[in-house]
Amino acid sequence: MDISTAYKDNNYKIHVAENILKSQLSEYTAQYDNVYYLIDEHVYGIYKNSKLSFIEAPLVVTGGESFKYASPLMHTMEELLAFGIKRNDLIVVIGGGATGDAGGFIASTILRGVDYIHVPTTLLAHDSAIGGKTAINSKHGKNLIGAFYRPKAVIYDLDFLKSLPSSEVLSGFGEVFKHAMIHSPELTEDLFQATKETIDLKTLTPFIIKGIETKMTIVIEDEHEKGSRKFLNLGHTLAHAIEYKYKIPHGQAVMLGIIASLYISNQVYQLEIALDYYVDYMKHHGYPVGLITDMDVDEMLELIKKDKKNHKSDYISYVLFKDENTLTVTDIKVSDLKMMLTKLKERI
Ligand SMILES: O=C(O)C(=O)C[C@@H](O)[C@H](O)[C@H](O)COP(=O)(O)O
Repeated sequence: MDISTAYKDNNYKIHVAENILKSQLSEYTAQYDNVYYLIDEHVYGIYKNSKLSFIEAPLVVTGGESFKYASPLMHTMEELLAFGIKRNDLIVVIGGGATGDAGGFIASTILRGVDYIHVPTTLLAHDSAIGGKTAINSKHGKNLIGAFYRPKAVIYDLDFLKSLPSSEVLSGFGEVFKHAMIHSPELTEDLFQATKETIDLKTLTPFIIKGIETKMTIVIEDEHEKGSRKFLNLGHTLAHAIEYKYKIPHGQAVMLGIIASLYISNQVYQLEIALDYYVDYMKHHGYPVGLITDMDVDEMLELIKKDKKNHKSDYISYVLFKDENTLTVTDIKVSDLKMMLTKLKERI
C-alpha cells in the first residue's frame, strides 16, 4: 500500500508492504549518482546476508538510542565527508526510531541538507519515520536538538518486524495504541479487543496503517507543531522523563505516560475515564507500570520542565483529554502537576 503526503509541495510517498525494500528502493536510488547507507548495527547483523546483501559498503552505526548523541553522530558525519558526500547525493537510513531520528538529523545538517530515505525496521518507527521530525539527545533530555526535515520517501518493509524481540514489539505497540487513542474511542476499543490476550503482529497491520494515516493527517495540517501536532505527544511528557531516567524503550515509556495523561485528564477536566481498565491491560501485557510507583516525582519534574512544548515558566504544557473524544494542550502549574503525579504514584 502506498500513502502519499498532501503538503502544498515537496510531497513524498510512504510505501508499506512486505518484501518491498530492494525493488522499491531501486526506483529512488537510480536517480542519484551516489547513495550512502546508514544501517543500525543490530539490523545489519541480522540481515547482511539476506535482505540487505545487495548493499555494498554501508556505514554501520551504533544501534538504538546511543547513536543519538553528538559524538557518534559527528563520527558518522566525518566519515560521510571523508567519502566526499555531495549535496545531490542520497542517504538511506535503515533502522528503528533512534537510527531514523539521528540519520534524519545528519541528512538535515550535513552540507546544510542532503536528500534521505527512511527505511524503518521496527514497529515503533511506523511513528517516528513519518512527519519529518529529526532529533538527537542532550545531557538535558531527550530529542532536544533537531530539525523538521522531510524525507524523499519512507519504505516500510513489514518483513523486518518478524525479527523484533518482544520488548520492541511492546515498545512499538505503545505508539500504535497512542494513534488509536488520538483517532477515536471506537478505534481504541477495537484495538483493545484485538489484543485482549496477546499483541500479535499478524493482527496489527490494519492498525499500523490507520496509525500512519492518523499521524499523516495531523502532520499535514500542522507540520511545525504550532497547534494540533502537539496532540501526537500524548503521553510523551512523562514518557520522555521516564525513558531518559530508566532507559526503557520509548514506546513502553509512552504507555506509562498515557496512564499519567488519563489520570491528569480525569483530575483537570473532571472526567471518569476508567483508569484501571488501561492499567490492568498494560500490566497484563508486561508494561513496567511499577516504574510509576517507583519514580521520584521531583526528578521527573526537572526533566519535564525541559519539554519542548512548554512555553511559560512554572507551567508544563500537557496533552490531555478534555472529553473522551477531544484532545487539548493544557498549561498546568508545576506545583499542581507535582501533586497529581504524587497522587498517581499512590493510586497505581
Ligand atoms: O511526530 C510527532 O510530532 C510526535 O510527537 C511523535 C512522537 O511519538 C515521537 O516520539 C516524537 O519523536 C517525540 O516528540 P518530540 O517532539 O518531543 O521529539
